[in-house]
Amino acid sequence: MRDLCKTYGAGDTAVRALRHVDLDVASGEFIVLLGASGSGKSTLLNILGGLDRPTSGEVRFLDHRLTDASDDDLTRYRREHVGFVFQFYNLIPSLTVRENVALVTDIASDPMPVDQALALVALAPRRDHFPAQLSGGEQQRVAIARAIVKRPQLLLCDEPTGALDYVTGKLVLEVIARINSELGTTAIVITHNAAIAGMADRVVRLADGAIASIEVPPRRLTPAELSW
Ligand SMILES: Nc1ncnc2c1ncn2[C@@H]1O[C@H](COP(=O)(O)OP(=O)(O)OP(=O)(O)O)[C@@H](O)[C@H]1O
Repeated sequence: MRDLCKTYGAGDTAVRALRHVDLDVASGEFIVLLGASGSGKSTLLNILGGLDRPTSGEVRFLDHRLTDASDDDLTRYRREHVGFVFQFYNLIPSLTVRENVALVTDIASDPMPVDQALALVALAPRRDHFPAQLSGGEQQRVAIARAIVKRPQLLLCDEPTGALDYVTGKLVLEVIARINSELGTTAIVITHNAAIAGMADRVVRLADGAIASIEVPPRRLTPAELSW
C-alpha cells in the first residue's frame, strides 16, 4: 500500500478514515492490526480485500493493481485470492456445515476437498450439523473453513474472536495460526485485544487513520501462551 487515503463523504461531513498509509506485507506474514475504535482498521482491511476502494493512493497484490481494477476484476481478486472472517459468522442456517463450506468450492478454481478444510478447523465430525446446533466458536471455525477452502493467499480477519469467550477465542486463534503456518497463508487480524499481538510477526498500530507504530514482537507466541 502506498500513500493510501480514504475519505468517506464530502464537505463538512467528510471523515478521513485513512491518511497516507504506506505498508508492505510479506507473503506468509502474520500481522495483527491494533488501534482504537474508529482508527481505520476495518477500512484498511476492506480496501486490502477488494471490498472497498481508496480515495487516493495505490494498493498492489502481487501483479494486481487493485486501485485501477474494474468491479469484475475486484470480484475475481476476492474470489481467487482472499478469504474473509468477520466477528459474526454469516453462515447460512438452512445448510449443513459441509454445505456451507461447499458453496465456495463450487465457484473456486482450485479448492481443497471440503473435508480437508473441516479437518483443519477440527470440525470433521460435525460436518452434517446445522449452524444452530453449533457453539459460537464452532460456527466461527466453520466460517474459517469456508474462508480457506479455496486456498486463498490472504486471510483477512476482522475481530474474529470479538463475540467469543476466552477459551473459545483461543481455539479460534489456534486455527488461524495453524492456517498461517501449515498453508503459508498470509494472515491479517484486526483485534481490540492487545494480548493477541504476541502471536504476530508484526504488530501494526493505527491511530486516527495513520500508522502510529509497527512493532516486531521478540518471539512469536502460540495462542496457548497468550493470556488476558
Ligand atoms: N461508510 C462510511 N461512511 C462514513 N464514515 C465511515 C464509513 N465507514 C467508516 N467510517 C468512519 O471512518 C472511520 C474509520 O472507521 P473504521 O470502521 O475503519 O474504524 P475501526 O478502527 O475499524 O473501528 P472499530 O474498531 O470500531 O471497528 C470512523 O470514523 C468511521 O466512523
